Amino acid sequence: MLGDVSVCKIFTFDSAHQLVGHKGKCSNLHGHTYKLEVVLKGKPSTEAGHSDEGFVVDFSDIKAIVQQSLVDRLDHAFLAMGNEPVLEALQNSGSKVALLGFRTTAENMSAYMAYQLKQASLPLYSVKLWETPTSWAEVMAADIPEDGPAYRLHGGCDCE
Ligand SMILES: Nc1nc2c(c(=O)[nH]1)N=C([C@H](O)[C@H](O)COP(=O)(O)OP(=O)(O)OP(=O)(O)O)CN2
Ligand SMILES: [Zn+2]
Repeated sequence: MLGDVSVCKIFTFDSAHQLVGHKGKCSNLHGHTYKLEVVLKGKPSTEAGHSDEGFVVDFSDIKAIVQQSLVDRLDHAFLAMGNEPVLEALQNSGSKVALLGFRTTAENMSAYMAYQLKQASLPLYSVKLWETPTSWAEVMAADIPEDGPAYRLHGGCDCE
């Protein structure tokens, strides 16, 4: 009998953000092509003749859930904590904004994403978010508190 197997689906999305108070260049409004690696872990289905036989989770189902719960709202959006001077102008101009409420570091973003996917009842193992080709943050599902990650929140957010 086969034991646990890890499967991974990779996504990319383009977003802008600004780290207010950063000591360096990231205090400027700037963008990234983020790469998101979603790793699930479980036993492949043994249901003979079923569409999912031999799958931990069908890659196409992972894609649909991650697209709908994360990528669609983050792609080509301004990822906002809520304290960015440019935020009001973007909102008033009808630009796409994802008001997350927390500082949009790779660490916080990956924790947020891992929590959202865990809530979606996926057998999540980890989320790795590449912010640049040389920088990533990773959160293990087992390390997410039941009531979600703790951030320093700013204002309201549209993240629920
Ligand atoms: N621990 C963290 N440090 C930094 C974050 C972060 O989210 N977590 N974010 C930034 C900036 O937003 C931006 O991502 C700059 O990252 P950096 O790796 O410094 O980008 P470079 O373009 O300079 O990458 P190189 O490959 O070194 O050219 C800053 N820090
Ligand atoms: Zn950045």
